[in-house]
Amino acid sequence: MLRVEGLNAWYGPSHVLQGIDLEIRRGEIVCLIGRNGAGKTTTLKSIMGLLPKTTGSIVFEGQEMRGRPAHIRYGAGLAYVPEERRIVPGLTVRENLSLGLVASPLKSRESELIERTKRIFPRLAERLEQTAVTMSGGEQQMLAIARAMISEPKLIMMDEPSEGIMPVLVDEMFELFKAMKAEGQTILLVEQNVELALGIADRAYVVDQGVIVHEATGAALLADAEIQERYCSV
Ligand SMILES: Nc1ncnc2c1ncn2[C@@H]1O[C@H](COP(=O)(O)OP(=O)(O)OP(=O)(O)O)[C@@H](O)[C@H]1O
Repeated sequence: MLRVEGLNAWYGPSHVLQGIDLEIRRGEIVCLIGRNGAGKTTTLKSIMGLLPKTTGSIVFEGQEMRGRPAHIRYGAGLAYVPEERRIVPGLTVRENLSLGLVASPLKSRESELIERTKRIFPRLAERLEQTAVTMSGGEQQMLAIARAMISEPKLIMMDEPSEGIMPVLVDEMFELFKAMKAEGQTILLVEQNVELALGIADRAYVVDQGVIVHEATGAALLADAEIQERYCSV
């Protein structure tokens, strides 16, 4: 579904990604792990088209995306949930979900898509008319994910979704990712919560100083204390 080759990215003069290679197959959960500052967020932003300067190749569903604006990539089926959830606090859950369909060709299917969202995200189903700001951080994060999911992206990329969320909701969120996968959703996940992430990942890549230094199945990496110690300890 996605093949990234030789991806380089810069912030001004700072050369952050130095040749990232990775691949995601349909239906997989793939996890990117690595220390703070390794380049995980930059990788997601580069794939989504949010950085001004990148080189290399990002082929998604057979189409070269590099150099194309973010809205074209979105239209092709890429979605990105940033670490800072950008939900609209003063709107209800339902209104926030509707925002995910603004300018989407799927707008005419809104009620059907909201029903589907309610099935996948039961916690939101109970709160559709609640103002987003009155929900817990974890519920707001689920809303941000649901809003990205409502437009039926082929690949959803999530940056540290469990950050700052109470443990019971983190567990629920990881159950949610499994349910999304069971529905056929392909997921690229950046997570500091390495054990939980590797527990659900089909495969994982370790990023260090802007390059991929290791690739393995989630289970193999989970059992590899040495790699985890070397590249993931803070
Ligand atoms: N807007 C920016 N301007 C300049 N440098 C940046 C910017 N954003 C990130 N960087 C730098 O790019 C490098 C990679 O950052 P990135 O956010 O991709 O890392 P990360 O692996 O996602 O880490 P974290 O877990 O801390 O978010 C870091 O050295 C960081 O300081």
